[in-house]
Order: sequence, then structure tokens, then C-alpha cells
Amino acid sequence: MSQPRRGQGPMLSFTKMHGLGNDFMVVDAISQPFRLRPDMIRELADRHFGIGFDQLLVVEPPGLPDVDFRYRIFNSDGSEVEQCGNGARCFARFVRDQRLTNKKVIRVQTAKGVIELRVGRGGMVTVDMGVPELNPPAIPFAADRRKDVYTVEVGDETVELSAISMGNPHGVLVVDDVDAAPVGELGPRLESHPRFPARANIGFLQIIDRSHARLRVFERGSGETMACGSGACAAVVAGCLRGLLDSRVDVELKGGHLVIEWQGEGAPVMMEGPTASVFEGQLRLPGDQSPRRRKSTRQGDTRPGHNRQQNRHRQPATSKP
Ligand SMILES: N[C@@H](CCC[C@H](N)C(=O)O)C(=O)O
Repeated sequence: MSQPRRGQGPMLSFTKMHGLGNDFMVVDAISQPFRLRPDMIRELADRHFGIGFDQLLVVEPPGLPDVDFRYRIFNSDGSEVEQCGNGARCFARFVRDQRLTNKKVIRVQTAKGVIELRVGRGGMVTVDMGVPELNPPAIPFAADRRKDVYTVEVGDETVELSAISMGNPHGVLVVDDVDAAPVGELGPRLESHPRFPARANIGFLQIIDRSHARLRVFERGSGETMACGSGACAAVVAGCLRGLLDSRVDVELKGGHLVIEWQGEGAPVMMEGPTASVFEGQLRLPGDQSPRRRKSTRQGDTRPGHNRQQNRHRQPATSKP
């Protein structure tokens, strides 16, 4: 961490990673001070004016005993969320690459409980994603009782979906062909549907056979991504609940394959898949991070201070130093 220069903020080291093309900026907030507001996250996530990522992952010290790290996740729209499956695998690789731990089984505190990450060979990581939540108020999903399939009205249309929380909320629709599925139209409308009061990730699941499926996910706060780990877990749970899938399923996403296992109600969902580290970088944060006082002058590097949404989102800092 270098010293701030006059008029400029500190340098922030980060690593760009991805899990099946679901890409991340990963920051070690144990070894360096870290503080970003939602508007700055949106700028950094921008694929033309920033670094470009679906989620920002932050490594913090744990707040619980017998846990190794705290894992915080921010969508590209700046919202903080509870879970990210592909991110969890990259998180495990990151803390080992950065020598923050040499453990192969890492326990991590998320906003919705503790998850366990197991580091395998060749960058593969298995994540115990916990027991899926099917109780509507806990998802949260508006329904008078729990069902495996709900009928939801979207404008003039009616769709059938399963509602599941993997720590974060998911709606899963079964479709005949993911390539032809209306992900770009139905995805955003269901993401912010009133029956999902915290918004939701919307998966479009095609069953190939009982142990193979294809999936596209319109993610809450990030749009359609190349892959969604928690979405793949929710999709397999939905497929099992509907009697369409067996307990171990190869899920093909746009960016590659995940193996998901679920032994049924009360059991945790296990997710196995790859991780990739793309590059390491540093960016200089603005010296004065107050939106009102920051200038939007061009300085020739990645500039959270160059804020196209300046003054529109005056929200508190998302991460403490
Ligand atoms: N890409 C993720 C999920 C990230 C969070 C999600 N967009 C949400 O808002 O819940 C994954 O791999 O699980």
C-alpha cells in the first residue's frame, strides 16, 4: 500500500478473477484499508469506463469464532448481497494465492451464515452452499404457503416458477430451450417482481436428462451473466423438487460446467467448479471521496472519481477501512 500523494487517494490492489466467465474484482481488505461507495462500485464495474466485473468480492477478517474470513459481495449495481457461488470458489483461490491462509478447507462468514470451501487440484473448488431455504417469507417470496411451483403473473402473461433461497433469492423457470428463452425480457421483469420483495436472480432451466441440464441466469443487480453458481444450485433444487433431476447434475452454463449435488430436503447443496485468476492491478482511489467535492477531471487511469452518476446516489460507504 503506497502513501497517498497530495490531492490523490491511496492505491488499492485488486485481482481480476472469474468462475466460468462470471467475473470479479477481488479485494483484500485485511492487508489494506478499503472503502468504496455504491456509485464508485458501479463505475469500477463499468466494462467501458472501469475495470469491468459482475461482482466485487471483499475479503475481511471474520466476526465469528472458528471462521477464517468474512466474505462480502457487491453486485455491479453497487448493492451488497448475501451469496455468490462462483465468487466463493474464487474467494478460496484468492486467499491462498495471496497467502492469507494455507488451509485447504476454509470456513467463511457470509451475510446469511457460514459456508465451507474445499480447495482441490487444478484450481477446482467445492463449496458447501448450505441447506436451500424453501419457506416463502425466508426467501423472501410472497405466497400464502410453500409450493414447489408457483404461478406468477407478469403483465398479461402467467409463468410457473420455483422460488428458492441459496442465501440469496432465486426464481427458476423450466424452459424447452435456453437458447430461445426470453431471458432479456422476462429476466428483468421477474427480477423486480413485487412477489420478490428483495428482488431475485431469475434462472431459465432446460432439462437434457436426469443428470444433465442447461441454464441461463438473469442476475439481480448484474443482468445476465456467463454463469451463476448459486443459480445453478437453485436450479438443481428446483429440478429435484419437480421430479425432473437426480441428486447429481452436470449444469451447463454459457461459460462452462458446474457439478451440483443435492440429496434432498434438509441436505446442503454441494457445488464443484473451476476458478481462474486473470490479472492483478492497482488503482488510485480519489483523495476526497465525497461526491459533492470530487472533480470529474480525466486523469488517464481507472478513476472511481470520474463519476458519471455523481451526486445522484448519495449513499453511505459500503465498506469500512
Ligand atoms: N454470480 C453469483 C451470484 C451473485 C449475487 C446475485 N447477483 C444476487 O444479487 O443475489 C453466483 O455465482 O452465485
